Amino acid sequence: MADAFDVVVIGGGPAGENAAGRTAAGGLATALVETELLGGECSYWACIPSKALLRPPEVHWLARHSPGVREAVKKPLDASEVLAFRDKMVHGYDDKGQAEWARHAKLEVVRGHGRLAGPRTVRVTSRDGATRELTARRAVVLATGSRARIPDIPGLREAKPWTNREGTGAGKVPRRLVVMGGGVVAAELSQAWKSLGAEEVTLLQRSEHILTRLEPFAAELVEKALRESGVTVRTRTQVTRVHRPGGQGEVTLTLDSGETLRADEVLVALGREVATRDVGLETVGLTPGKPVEVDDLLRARGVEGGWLYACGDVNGRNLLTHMGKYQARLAGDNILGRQEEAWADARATPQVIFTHPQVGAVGLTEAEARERGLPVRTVQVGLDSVAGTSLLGQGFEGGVKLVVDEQRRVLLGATFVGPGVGEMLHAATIAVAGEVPLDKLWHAVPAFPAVSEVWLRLLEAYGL
Ligand SMILES: Cc1cc2nc3c(=O)[nH]c(=O)nc-3n(C[C@H](O)[C@H](O)[C@H](O)COP(=O)(O)OP(=O)(O)OC[C@H]3O[C@@H](n4cnc5c(N)ncnc54)[C@H](O)[C@@H]3O)c2cc1C
Ligand SMILES: NC(=O)c1ccc[n+]([C@@H]2O[C@H](COP(=O)([O-])OP(=O)(O)OC[C@H]3O[C@@H](n4cnc5c(N)ncnc54)[C@H](O)[C@@H]3O)[C@@H](O)[C@H]2O)c1
Repeated sequence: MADAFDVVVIGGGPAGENAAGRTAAGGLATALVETELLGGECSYWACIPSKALLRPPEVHWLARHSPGVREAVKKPLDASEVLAFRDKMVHGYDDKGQAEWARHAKLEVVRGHGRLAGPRTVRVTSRDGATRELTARRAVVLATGSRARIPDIPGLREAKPWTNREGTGAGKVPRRLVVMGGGVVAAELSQAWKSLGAEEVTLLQRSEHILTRLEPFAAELVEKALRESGVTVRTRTQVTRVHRPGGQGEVTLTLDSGETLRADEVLVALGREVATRDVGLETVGLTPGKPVEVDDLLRARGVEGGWLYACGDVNGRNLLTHMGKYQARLAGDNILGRQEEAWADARATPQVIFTHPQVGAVGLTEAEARERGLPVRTVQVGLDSVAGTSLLGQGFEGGVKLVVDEQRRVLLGATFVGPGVGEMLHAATIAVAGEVPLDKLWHAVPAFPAVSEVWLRLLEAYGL
């Protein structure tokens, strides 16, 4: 016999946990189905461990730019301590803490692989093969996330490449690492492993620049910083073949130029594929293997009755933890009977790239705003325009660009590059999401001598 709940959530990553937490807090009987670890990719193999690997090198880099401190920190980083810190931050890959949270949140955690088995029905297969059927009176939320995409390059799969799992979880620093890709994972992890002592790190990107979704000035500054930290960045380069007999030992990569590269490990950072191949989408008329397309209320399109929701990476809208959690809160609210649209996905999404220097970006880039036919004006200033930057450290490069809707005189987007700018981003997110008029921002006075005085320089450059 089926166990009945009000809501069944499949996938206990950040999105699933937040959707389930929200509906349970609203008084609905909620089951959360998880096949691996509560907390998902983000907690164990993505956001948290990657930032744990990047923070000590960032502090070391900041110290090396600070007179007096520079002289005191001449030694290289202690990689084994950093790896131990990473292990601590992922709780030794144990989800006891999250299970405790779920208990307090009054969720029923069901361990096993969940699959839709028709409308409002989820079949869970546990590790020992036992199955349990759950029905949902109100809604099913699909939050199964994503995994690394490994393209069909001859020999790549057989070479047993690192994905984000080994790329964030490896127990020792490889001597020679090749990173395939030029997105955020590639930028962050190539810098992390180089800073931790890898002798050779080579990043291979097929397009002309890395980080193609950012404002070009931001991508250029990160690319320059990667090169300065010793990463070999090769753009307009594709891998055509990979050779690693038995999937261990030295890896040989053939490039489209015909040249070969040798490495001890190869990390695939070529984007994600949504985890929808084996979740029973076909039983409700959707196509397996594709993102579950949703409307702004987070309801799956093409499913009658509006009972199926999808949030987080699985819907392909914004592959970021905080946006998955945002969608999850709204999906929860909508299941509880509110009608809250997830409009920030399309126009106010923030992202921080935790390289050194950091990039913080929110909203639309100039190119995206122009593509949408908006009346765009931009202003850009260097971080060296404010006293706070030189107090923070010496020789920092960075800058900020604002994208303004010239008709409405509100911000459409902002991009910051520089040390610690991630913590400055939220002011811009408030201005973009709140559509704060520039004339009002003029009265939001930044404190002196903080780096955020750059807001004043930007508004002056705009003509206020
Ligand atoms: C290296 C790396 C670094 C990143 N860093 C950041 C960052 O700093 N900031 C940021 O915002 N984003 C970052 N991201 C992106 C972020 O990890 C994802 O956006 C986020 O994890 C998505 O959350 P989710 O809940 O949708 O999916 P996931 O975290 O993928 O969780 C999905 C969960 O569902 C479970 N599951 C899957 N299928 C089933 C099933 N059939 N039955 C039961 N359970 C199932 C999985 O086991 C998993 O626990 C990073 C990604 C990578 C790869
Ligand atoms: N700090 C953060 O917020 C953070 C950190 C890491 C990851 N993430 C998120 O996780 C997601 C995955 O990151 P990612 O870096 O894997 O993906 P991505 O989509 O950001 O970048 C993938 C890169 O690989 C290139 N590529 C794809 N296929 C290729 C091929 N066959 N040959 C050569 N190049 C190819 C693409 O041009 C692109 O530059 C992203 O959406 C990202 O926003 C966020």
